[in-house]
Amino acid sequence: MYLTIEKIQKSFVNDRKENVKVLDGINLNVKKGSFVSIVGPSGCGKSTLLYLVAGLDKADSGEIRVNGDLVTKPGPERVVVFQEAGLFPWLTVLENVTYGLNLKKMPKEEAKAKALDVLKMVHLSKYVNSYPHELSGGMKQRVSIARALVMEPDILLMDEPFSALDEQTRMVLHKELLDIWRKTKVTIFFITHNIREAVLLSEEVVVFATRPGRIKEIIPVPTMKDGVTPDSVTLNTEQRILSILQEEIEKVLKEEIGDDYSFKTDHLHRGDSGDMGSHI
Ligand SMILES: Nc1ncnc2c1ncn2[C@@H]1O[C@H](COP(=O)(O)OP(=O)(O)OP(=O)(O)O)[C@@H](O)[C@H]1O
Repeated sequence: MYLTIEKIQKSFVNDRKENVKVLDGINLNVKKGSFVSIVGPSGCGKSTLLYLVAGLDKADSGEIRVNGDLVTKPGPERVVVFQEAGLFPWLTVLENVTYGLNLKKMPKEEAKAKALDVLKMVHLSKYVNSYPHELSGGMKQRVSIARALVMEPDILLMDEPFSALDEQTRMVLHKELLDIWRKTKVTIFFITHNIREAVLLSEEVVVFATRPGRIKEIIPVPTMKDGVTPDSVTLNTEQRILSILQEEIEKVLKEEIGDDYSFKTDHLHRGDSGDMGSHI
């Protein structure tokens, strides 16, 4: 296994100074080159797990290894793409993408050539000299993906990268991300609120339970030999994930709404876009 997550426990201290267990015994193996999505109710610890894999935070106990090496801090082989593109507004697209390579002291011409290559991959060749404020949300997120890819990571950690985008842009970026994944063979660890997005993009969907966060089930996404998955198969997989999540969503609603809680999640339907809104 390439990315191994073993017996991870993580707690935080909340506003009332109470210790709250967020992740409770997470075990997960991710194969090199695979595309794995994590879905689960809001607050179940998805981002916390991603930050631990990124080395941006430390677990209370347990181990995360990449290719056998213990993760103790951020590293260039694990790059994060966040929901907000987070570009430097005073730098051009090209300068934003070469920024990390300059920090690594890569010769300027080599850095520029690499950046132009990845900008081509994300279809931004025409915008290399533009500034972030001149770009749409989808284009900014493409720059952010290019900025990650230029570091040639082994693992791309994506924390709801498309959730702030409109549906059409999101669909285009889905296709582009799949093309990039196939071309670069990078391992993708993808967090989303959108069940359909998880099913359309990934090979496996890890469904989290909440309070504390733990893995409830891992659902393999069926792929057809010709690469074209019929809508009925996608819908069935979505439905299966939704039914696993129902109990968890209900738990969150009960806690949030308290005594006023009176409806059941069989009234919950995913939207046409597959998004379950703020509860997952
Ligand atoms: N630095 C922190 N200090 C205290 N509590 C934190 C911290 N980071 C996260 N938490 C808490 O841990 C829990 C899990 O948060 P996390 O962001 O990992 O959940 P999530 O599943 O990604 O949620 P969402 O889907 O809403 O983004 C939440 O209750 C959150 O408030």
